[in-house]
Amino acid sequence: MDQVSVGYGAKSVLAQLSFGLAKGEIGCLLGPSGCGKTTALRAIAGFEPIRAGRIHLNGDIIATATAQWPPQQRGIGMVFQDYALFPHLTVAGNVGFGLGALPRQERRRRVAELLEVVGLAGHADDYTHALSGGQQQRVALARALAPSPRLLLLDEPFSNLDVELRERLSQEVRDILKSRGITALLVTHDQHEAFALADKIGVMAEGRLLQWDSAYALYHEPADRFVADFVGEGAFLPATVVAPGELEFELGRRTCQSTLVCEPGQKVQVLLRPDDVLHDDSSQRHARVVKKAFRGAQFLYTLALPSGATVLSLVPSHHDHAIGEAIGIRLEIDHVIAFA
Ligand SMILES: Nc1ncnc2c1ncn2[C@@H]1O[C@H](COP(=O)(O)OP(=O)(O)OP(=O)(O)O)[C@@H](O)[C@H]1O
Repeated sequence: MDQVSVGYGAKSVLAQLSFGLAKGEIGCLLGPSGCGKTTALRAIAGFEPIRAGRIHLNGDIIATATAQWPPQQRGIGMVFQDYALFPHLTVAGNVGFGLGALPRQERRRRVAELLEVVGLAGHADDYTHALSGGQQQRVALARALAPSPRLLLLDEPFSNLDVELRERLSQEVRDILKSRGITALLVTHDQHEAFALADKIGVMAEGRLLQWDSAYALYHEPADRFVADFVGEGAFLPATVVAPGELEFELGRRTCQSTLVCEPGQKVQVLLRPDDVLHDDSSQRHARVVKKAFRGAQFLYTLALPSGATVLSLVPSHHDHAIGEAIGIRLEIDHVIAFA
């Protein structure tokens, strides 16, 4: 995607979106409802004209503001949130739907192979309404993969499934795509899904791509305050620049890792993730528990510092402290990220 803009009527929905996927890579557009994720997928698939920029696929320019390849020529497969299966066809009929050009034997072989890949080998003759949501989505995936697409697009593919199945299926789908070297782009507003599936994630807000990066970098090195807030949990503490690249805040003094230009005396906000703040009984620094959420192996504590500012801390759940109790804490971080 090279500086792609899309709009509806007078409204601009995507502004100069640029990102790329290498062959076999899985990307994800992540962002709140209405930010333009689906519109980006529709533009790539060829259902929405673009107003500026270019879309490249395997060396072809498939869309510009003046020339667009029709969807059926792009060689792009799609998987939708609502599965969109054909109810009057069996599982095998659905998967083989786009393979009409192949000889019958070859089509049969390919359908059987794909059903094996998605774990539905015994269901070829079932009608899709008799399948669970997770199984229906596997049929949709097999159908999209059948014509060997150059790119697979997945629009919130797991959002109709319960949380546990969603996590398992995202991992399974990643394994299937990786084993076949399929290049894919997913859209979701669920960061856990994005983390489980994607190599590269783009965080979007109001039609703009704020950062295109690995999950690790989005979490530890967010380029933008919105990205820092949207991805993972955390708290911001006021800080003062005390020397070039040196910040002082209520929990200590650290070097600043961000690209933010830090002039001495400048007031900034430091991002602290829950895993940056450790519970340590031997620490002289104390904070009061104001909220706690049980997460199984851990508690997520919200802790008030003496100033009243709060930070989050992930603590192994055998450290069960009461609300109001003061506990020792220590910062486990060498560099901090700061925002103006
Ligand atoms: N056909 C349309 N005509 C006019 N406006 C539209 C049309 N489709 C989408 N929009 C608007 O474009 C913006 C982006 O919509 P889009 O569906 O791409 O967002 P999204 O990030 O996929 O949201 P969600 O997560 O809720 O699906 C929204 O403000 C939406 O109202």
